[in-house]
Amino acid sequence: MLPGGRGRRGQGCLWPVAHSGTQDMPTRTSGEMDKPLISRHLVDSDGSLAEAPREVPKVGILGSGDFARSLATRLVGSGFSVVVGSRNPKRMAGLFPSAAQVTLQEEAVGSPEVIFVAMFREHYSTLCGLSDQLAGKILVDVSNPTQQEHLRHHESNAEYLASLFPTCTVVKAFNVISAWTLQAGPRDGNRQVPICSDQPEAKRAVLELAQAMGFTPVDMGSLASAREVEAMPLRLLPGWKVPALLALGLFVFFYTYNFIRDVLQPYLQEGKNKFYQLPVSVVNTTLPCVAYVLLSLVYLPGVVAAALQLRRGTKYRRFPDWLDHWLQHRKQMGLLSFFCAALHALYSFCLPLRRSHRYELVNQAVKQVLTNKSHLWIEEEVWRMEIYLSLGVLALGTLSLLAVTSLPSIANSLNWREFSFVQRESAVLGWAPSPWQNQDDVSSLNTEGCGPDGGHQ
Ligand SMILES: NC(=O)C1=CN([C@@H]2O[C@H](COP(=O)(O)OP(=O)(O)OC[C@H]3O[C@@H](n4cnc5c(N)ncnc54)[C@H](OP(=O)(O)O)[C@@H]3O)[C@@H](O)[C@H]2O)C=CC1
Ligand SMILES: [Fe+3]
Repeated sequence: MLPGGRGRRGQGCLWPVAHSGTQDMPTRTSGEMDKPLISRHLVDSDGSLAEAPREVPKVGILGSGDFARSLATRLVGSGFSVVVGSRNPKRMAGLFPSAAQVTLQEEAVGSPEVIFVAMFREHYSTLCGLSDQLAGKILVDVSNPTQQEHLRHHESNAEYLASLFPTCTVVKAFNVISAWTLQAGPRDGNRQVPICSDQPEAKRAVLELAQAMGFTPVDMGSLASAREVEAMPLRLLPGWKVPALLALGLFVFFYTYNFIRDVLQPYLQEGKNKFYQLPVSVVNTTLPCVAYVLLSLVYLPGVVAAALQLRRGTKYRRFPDWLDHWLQHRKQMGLLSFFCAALHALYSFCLPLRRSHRYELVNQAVKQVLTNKSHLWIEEEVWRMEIYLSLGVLALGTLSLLAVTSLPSIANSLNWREFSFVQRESAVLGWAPSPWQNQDDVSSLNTEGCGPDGGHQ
């Protein structure tokens, strides 16, 4: 049972709160089985509220490195009693919170049911001498392999640990959380903790432990998923690779096109040297092209999906993989489109700051003087620029609204109707699906066979 929590092992507590261990748990009748255990200890026979006897749940940690220290700090802060097993407890004790007990490995593993192995894979075998004391305990593998180790070993670190300690239950968890996040608390950094194990009760114990520490546990199934869980921290922004490469490709294409059109052609045909435009002007002309194409690629798959459904005459069939992937990358493409549009706005602000611009203004003024023109004002040009700028600002504002509401923390605070209202009305694209929504929602749209416009309303 978590401190003050509601966890149960099968029909009993996972963590000892109101009684010590599962052995001396009171026997419960079948009727009592459905009631949460905690209520039995908080309500006296006469119905009055009683102070439940509290025993702080004990958690063990093997290893005294960075991760062990942060974990101990977090566990103590979450109300657990912590015992740390080190090869050199005297030297390491000062680095741990005073509430944590730092002792020798063999002494540390005696009482806790759940023991974190905060060590590297290559040192797991040094624990084999503790096999007897560890028998029947839950070992939590927190390790992260390096890229090379991940490729070298066919079995995950967690499976390797399980093979060394067949009498223990191994649970893979917390490897995606850095020591820093553990110490700072889950309000910063990632909250999700993927957890997997072959033993459902052991997994539940660690799920509840993660929850008590303020994290969001994610059940990843059996220990066979440990390899996938261990690969997670090795991936670099997986959902962004394709959209980023696409944006880069578009940028290179449009930059080359604008270079040929605005710089190379005037140079070859008229001998004008406009190469100074390469760093600012050509980039500024390129950015909105990329932004527009990316934005249209955000909305296009919705149209394609609708057309496909019309042709098939049903919405209860999976989309082809290429369309599914495209649909799932819409949010990233939309955000990259916003990024390019924002950069375009910034570059546009910088245009009048350039020295070349000042020279051009002065040159124009001189020409005016020479032709004896005192007042230059072309009404149509003035209006065109005013409207052009105003529409540009409005478009960027709308795009920002779409981008901001697509951020998970904001999107989660809106209900589906509010979210789709903001997305659709801002986009002014009528029935187009909400392309900025979370990837999970998009996949479920597809697998549930809902149309691009349906499913959530
Ligand atoms: N640091 C981080 O942010 C994260 C780390 N992890 C994982 O946590 C585990 C520990 O990482 P971290 O704390 O950073 O590593 P450290 O090098 O800081 O600590 C490793 C600890 O292992 C213990 N150990 C036990 N046996 C041996 C041995 N034979 N040789 C050397 N050390 C031994 C040592 O403790 P003692 O001397 O007291 O026995 C040592 O302090 C790793 O598997 C890592 O992948 C996972 C996520 C994030
Ligand atoms: Fe523009």
